[in-house]
This record gives sequence, structure tokens and C-alpha cells, in this order.
Amino acid sequence: MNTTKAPNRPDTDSASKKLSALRALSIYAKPHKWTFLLVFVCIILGIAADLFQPYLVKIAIDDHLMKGIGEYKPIITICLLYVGLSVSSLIFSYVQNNLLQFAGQSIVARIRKDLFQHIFRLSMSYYDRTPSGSLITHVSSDTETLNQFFTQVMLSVIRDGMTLVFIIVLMFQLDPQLTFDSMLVLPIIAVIAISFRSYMRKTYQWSRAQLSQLIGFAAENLSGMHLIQAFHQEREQMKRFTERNQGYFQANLREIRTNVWFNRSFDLLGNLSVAFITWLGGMAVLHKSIEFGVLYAFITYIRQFFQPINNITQQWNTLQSATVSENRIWNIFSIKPEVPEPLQPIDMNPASIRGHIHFSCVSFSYQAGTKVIDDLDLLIKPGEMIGIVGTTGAGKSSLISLLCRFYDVQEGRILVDGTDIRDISQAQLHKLIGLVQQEPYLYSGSVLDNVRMFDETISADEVIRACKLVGADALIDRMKDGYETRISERGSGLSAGERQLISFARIIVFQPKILILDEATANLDSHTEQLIQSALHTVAKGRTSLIIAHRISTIVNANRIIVMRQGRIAEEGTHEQLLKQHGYYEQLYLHAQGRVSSSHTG
Ligand SMILES: Nc1ncnc2c1ncn2[C@@H]1O[C@H](COP(=O)(O)OP(=O)(O)OP(=O)(O)O)[C@@H](O)[C@H]1O
Repeated sequence: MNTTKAPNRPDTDSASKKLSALRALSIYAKPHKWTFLLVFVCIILGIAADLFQPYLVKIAIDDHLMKGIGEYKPIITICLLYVGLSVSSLIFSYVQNNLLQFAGQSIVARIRKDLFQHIFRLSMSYYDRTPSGSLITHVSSDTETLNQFFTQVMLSVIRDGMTLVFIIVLMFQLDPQLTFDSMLVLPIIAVIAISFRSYMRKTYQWSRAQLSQLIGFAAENLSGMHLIQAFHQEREQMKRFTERNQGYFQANLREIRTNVWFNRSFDLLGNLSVAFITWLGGMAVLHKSIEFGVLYAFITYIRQFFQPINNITQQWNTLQSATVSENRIWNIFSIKPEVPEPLQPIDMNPASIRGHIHFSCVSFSYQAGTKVIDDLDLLIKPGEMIGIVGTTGAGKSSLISLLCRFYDVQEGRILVDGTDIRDISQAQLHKLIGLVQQEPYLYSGSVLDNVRMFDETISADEVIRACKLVGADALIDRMKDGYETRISERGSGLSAGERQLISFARIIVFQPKILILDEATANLDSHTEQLIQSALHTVAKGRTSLIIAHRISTIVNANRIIVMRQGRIAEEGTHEQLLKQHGYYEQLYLHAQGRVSSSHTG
């Protein structure tokens, strides 16, 4: 269990949008303030050690060498001091880098964790709109860019900024006139920086957008690979990938070109300044208005003066990317889940929940104006097994999604044991409901972990008992390492029926009061179908069950079958009652039997 106190993360449910991204970032940085202070002290000491070195040489030249005093002792002392300063600078730089890396990595690890946690809380409607590829970019590379902000940009701004200040002070101390002359380049630096600024930002944003598209496209293709291969879409998809790849390539080139122009302009300016100062200073030395050592120190400082400016501009790009990443991350943090948690959740006692469900005049649409569920009313008694059939797109899965609160109803209410599901915490609601999807999701991990969903408080014995109960044990025993067999991502090595059996075992282990089954459509061999039928019988016992059936045989014994059409219940009754109605259900049944009734088709 994580016992560290969570930083005061911008509350996504309150006015976090008002927080500027930078302010929000500072909230994360706050717990590390003492580390940053120590880094600052190390930076100052490191700079002092660095900048005092040319001054030592100046003393050696002007006070000893130029005066022709033949004493070696002071020169040796100066040399030793010089070495001492170099070593100190190295130590300070090492400590400062380590501390900063630690603080930066800790902050970013925390943001990444919170971001991932926040993404978990977002509603299904968000996932409908957002490609998974772009979320991968946010969690991985955007947070990494933020790390660079702390470890590179911040370091550069503080260290190089302070170096500049120190150099100017030292130069003034040496010769104010020559310092003024050197500062003539400052307005030119400002002009170059301002003119490049917005162009670089746009270039960077463009390249990030291209990258995000590329990753999104790759992720989508990887998850739909079987379809691509089945429909021989490789060439078409490759063409589309190449277009995006080319787009990213162009964006990157433009970004690099802009950077090179920017940096080389500064280099040139630096060299021109050194030439200018050498000329001015050289004249002054010749006219004996300054000493030679002063000119040496001055030229060294001028070189060192351009180095930090160059460093800061090098970090400009990272700063741009960090700003973009920061905004993107905080945009996600500011998204409120469209399915909110109740402010004062009603705590239902799990032991006394009976599993009574009431869809009361429920209407729902994904997009305004197109009702997918239309004023639907359905009462389900505790322990009842309801079969749901209907035309494709009739709203069967949507009805189930509403019961699971993946989406909220727009009209009406859904009640479980008389309580509106919007008043129950989502965690409790999801514990109440066991969902077996059409394509049961298996995680990469062992069979054991897949059944107990990585909950180690559930023992291996419980898992084995559950698997035996649903008849999955024979299948698992045949696997290479039995319950320890590693399942590949999404359980791709298993058949749809086998995946469903494993999900049935999950239901037994987690004991939900309500079972929802979206039956697999894949053709099952008669043996697996029988296994599934008997497993379903076992799992549904004592539970309120809603079964979306694609094979009529699954639900002939249901207590009640509802036939959905255009978001409404078109027919309702037992198998026998529905057959007598000679409606759509009978038509479905005859189809399944291979006897199409001509009077009801179409
Ligand atoms: N996430 C979504 N966003 C927008 N529209 C959706 C979404 N999911 C489903 N729909 C639409 O809502 C309608 C009902 O879909 P739903 O999946 O509930 O039907 P269904 O009866 O389960 O169909 P099937 O048997 O084919 O799975 C369809 O017109 C579908 O296009």
C-alpha cells in the first residue's frame, strides 16, 4: 500500500482549469523544495569555483609573470588553487545533477501515476472520442518531456542564468568600459530570440501533433492486425502509415533546421564579440590603459558569457516541448469524468443485496438527437434470468453499458434494490455486477492471475475450485504449465469459448449479485458450447442474470426473454410465449433451426 502523502494534486473536480499549467506543476514540485534549495546552493558554489579560475590566471599573469619576479612559489600556489577549484566545481556539479535528477524523476513519476489514475476515472464517452495512441503519448512521452523540464531546462535557467550574472559582475570589476562595449550585442540577442520564439513553438507543436498521429495510427493497426491481414489491407495501411511517417519526418526536419539556424546565429554572434573585444582590448593593452592579464580574463569571460546563452537557447526547444506537454497533461487532468461519483454515496450492505433491477423509463443517446434507448421500462426480479435478443444496433449492449454506468442515462433511472445506481459509488456498483463480455479481455499474465484479476488475497485454491465449477479445469490442465501458463496479451492463444470459460470462473471467484453476459458470437464446437451452457447454468445460479444472446439455444430456458428493436422492448415473454406470438423472436428461432419462415422474414 502506498503510504506517502499525496501532493495536493490539482483537483479535477473543482476549478483546476483555472490553474495555469505552470502553477499546477509547482504544486508537484513543492514537496521537493529543500532539494531544489540544495541544488541552488551547489550551483552557486560550482559557478563561483568555475569563474574564479580565469581570475587566478589573471593574477598569475599581472602580479607575477608580467612583473618578472622569478618566484615559483606563488605560481605553484595559484596552480594548486586552480586544480582545487576545478575539483570542487566537478563535485558540486555531480551533487547538483544527482539531486536534480532525483527530484525531477520523483515529480514526473508522481504525475505519471496520477495521470494514469485519472485516466482510469474518465468515462467511456472520453474513450469513444480519444484514440488510445494519443493517451499512450501523454502517459509516456509527455511526462518524459516534463522530466527534461526539471533536469535540463530548470538546471540551465538557474545555472546559466546565474553564470551570466556572475560573469557580468566580474567583467565590471575588471573594466567597466570594456564591459559596456561587450554588452552592445545584447539587443541583437534579444531580437534574434524574439523573432525565433513563436516560429519555434509552432514548429514544435506541429511535430508533436504528427508524432501523436503516427503513434495513434500504429496502435490502432496493431490492435486490429487480424482484420488487416484477413482483408489484405497491408498495402493500403502501409500507404497510410507512410503518409503519416513522412509527415513526422518533415516536421522533425523543420524543427531541426530551425534549431540549427537559431544556435548557429548565436555562435556567430559570440565569435564576432570575441573578435571585437580582442580588437578593443588589444588596443587598450597597447596603450597601456589595461593590463594583459585583464584582457586574458576578459576574453575568457566573453567566451564563457556566450556559452550559457547558447545553453539556454539549446534548452529553448525543450522548454517549448515541455510547455506543450504540460498543457496537454493538464488538459487531461482538467477533464471531469462525465459519469460523476455521488457526493454522498449510499452504502449498500453487500450481504443483503438481492439483485432487483428496475430500468425506469430510461432514454439514452450517444449523440444528441439519436435515441439509442427510448423510454425503456424493465423490471427484473432477484435471481431472474433475462435473455436479450434483437436486431443489430437495437441497443442491447448500450442497455448493459447503462447498467454498468459506463454512461449515464439522460432520462429515467436505473435502480438496483430500489437505489438509483447514480447514488452508489462506482466501486461498489462494479463489485455488484459481474460482466462477461463478448470478447472477454485477458491480460498478459498467468491463468491464475487472470481468474483472480491479480488480486493476491484470492488463493490459488479458490481459483482452482472456481475453474472446476465452471468446467474450465480440464482445459487449463491441458495447458503447458496448468494454472501458471502465461497467457499472451488479450488471450490471443485461446479460443473465444475458452476465454469465456475463464471469465465465468472470475464470476465465481468475485461473487457478484448480478451477472451480465454478452455471449460470444464466434462459432463454438458443440463440446465447447455444451461446456459454456453448463458453466452459464452454474454461474447464473442465485444471481440476477442478463444475457445478450447471439445463439437462441443459450436462452431458451431463461425466465424471460426480451426482444429489442430500436431502443425499445418489442416482444417479451418466455421462449414458448414468444414463439406463440409469431413475431421477430419466432423468426430468429427458425433461422437458428435452419427453417426460415417465409411469412416473417424481412
Ligand atoms: N460508443 C458509441 N458511440 C456512438 N454510438 C454508438 C456507440 N456504441 C453504439 N452506438 C450506436 O448505438 C446503437 C446501438 O448500439 P448497441 O451496440 O447498443 O447495439 P446492439 O443491439 O448491442 O448491437 P449488436 O448486436 O450489433 O452488438 C447503434 O446504432 C450504434 O451504432
